[in-house]
Amino acid sequence: MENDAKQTSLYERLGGTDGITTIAEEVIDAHMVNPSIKARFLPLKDNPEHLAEVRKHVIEFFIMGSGGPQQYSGKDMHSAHIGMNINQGEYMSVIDDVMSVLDKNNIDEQSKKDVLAILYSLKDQMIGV
Ligand code: HEM
Repeated sequence: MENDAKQTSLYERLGGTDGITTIAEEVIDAHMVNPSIKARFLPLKDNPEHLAEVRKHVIEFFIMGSGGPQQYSGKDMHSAHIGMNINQGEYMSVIDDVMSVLDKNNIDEQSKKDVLAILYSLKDQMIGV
C-alpha cells in the first residue's frame, strides 16, 4: 500500500529534485529547437545570466508544483507571460515538449496525466495575456 502510486507524491514520481532538474532543463532545451516556439526562447541565450535565472525558476516551479520541498522565487504565471500574447498553438507546443521529455525520462502514464492537469489548469494565466 505504501508504494501505491496514489500514496506517492508527484514530486517523488518525477524523480525528486534531481529528476525534476533534468526534466526542466530538457524541457527548456526542447523549446529552443521546437520550430513553433523557438523564436520565443532563443533570445534568452543573448543574456546567459537571465537564462540561468529563468532555468532556476522553471526548476523551482516544477518542484513546488509537484509537491516538493522548494519555494518558488519567480514571477506568478500571469506576470511572467504578460505582453507575450501567447496563442493556443504555442501553448500546445510547450505541453508537447513537456510530454516528450517525460516519455524520454520513462515517467509513468498516471504521472504524465497529473502533470498535464497542472499545466492545463494554468492555461488562462498565459494565453492571450
Ligand atoms: C503551462 C505552461 C507554462 C508554464 C508552467 C511556464 C512556466 C514558466 C516559468 C516558471 C517561467 C520563469 C518565470 C520567471 O523567471 O520569473 C517562464 C518564463 C517564460 N516563459 Fe513560460 N510557461 C508556460 C508556457 C509558456 C508558453 C506557451 C510560452 C511561449 C511559447 C512561454 C514562454 C516563456 C518565456 C519566453 C519565458 C521567459 C520570460 C523572461 O524572459 O523573463 N511559456 N515560464
